[in-house]
Amino acid sequence: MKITFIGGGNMAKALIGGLMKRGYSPSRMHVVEMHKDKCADLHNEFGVRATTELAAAVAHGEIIILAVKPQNLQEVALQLAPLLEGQLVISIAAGIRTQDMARWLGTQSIVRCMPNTPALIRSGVTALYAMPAVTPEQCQRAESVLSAVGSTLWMDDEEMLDAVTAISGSGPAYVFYFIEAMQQAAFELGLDEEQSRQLVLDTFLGACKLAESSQEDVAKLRERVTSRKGTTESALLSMEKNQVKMDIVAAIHAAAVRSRELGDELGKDA
Ligand SMILES: NC(=O)C1=CN([C@@H]2O[C@H](COP(=O)(O)OP(=O)(O)OC[C@H]3O[C@@H](n4cnc5c(N)ncnc54)[C@H](O)[C@@H]3O)[C@@H](O)[C@H]2O)C=CC1
Ligand SMILES: O=C(O)[C@@H]1CCC=N1
Repeated sequence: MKITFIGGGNMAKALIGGLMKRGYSPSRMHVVEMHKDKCADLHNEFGVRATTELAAAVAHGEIIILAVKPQNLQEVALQLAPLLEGQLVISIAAGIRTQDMARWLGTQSIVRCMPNTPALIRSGVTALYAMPAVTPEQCQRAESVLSAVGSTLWMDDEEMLDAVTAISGSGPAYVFYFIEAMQQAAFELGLDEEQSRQLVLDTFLGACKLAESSQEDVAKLRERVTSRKGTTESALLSMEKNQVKMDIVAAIHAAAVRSRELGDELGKDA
């Protein structure tokens, strides 16, 4: 399958890198990127053909992946519309609804999905939604691209993609934020950088593997770490006092609200 990415930024790079680790040849992937210096970087890093010219790259692609910021999507879609010849369009943009993209693109062959950056190491997770006009064969093609870089799940209700964006699309940033906090604490407690990195990352990896392999609720796993009057209890009491969990939940709601807002603001015709 030949894939053309429009937009060669962070997420396109994560997908290209992940696809290549899966064995996709760079010759099957073209990128349209508006900045010439980024085109050169993409070519040097991945060996893909990267160009500022839309037409030839679109003609090459059997699947077109829209990987520009939501704010640039309408403009790109309007330029793309006359160049499409029946290709499946996959959008990874946060917030922008398929019905708006269909109006701009003049096609209903659209899958909207939400991947995340661990796609780069084929450990991503992507939720997908297909417009009703998308054929089962096209759904299968979309899934085969995204499942090459991690796990996938289909959504029947497009609105759920706002929730997905807040959970797994933005999610790696929350995890990195927590890792940053633990590394800062480790440093303040006298551990050196290398020791902090190993202790914090292995703790995350170990806890996630344990949660994944266990049939039990994570709350039970947490309780098992927490000895009465012990060290964990002190930390968790401090977090509860500071409403850390409530703040995290509120923050994720804010992300979902922002996803819906992006759809409302940017879905209108300019
Ligand atoms: N970064 C992430 O973790 C995730 C991002 N997304 C979505 O992916 C999309 C891209 O996000 P990022 O890669 O983070 O942004 P980015 O800013 O790193 O990349 C976007 C790229 O598009 C290029 N661009 C803008 N207008 C263009 C045009 N007319 N023609 C060609 N190239 C153009 C920009 O120069 C830039 O390199 C967004 O819509 C975002 O919502 C989805 C999941 C996760
Ligand atoms: O922050 C954003 O808007 C994008 C969507 C999900 C992750 N990054």
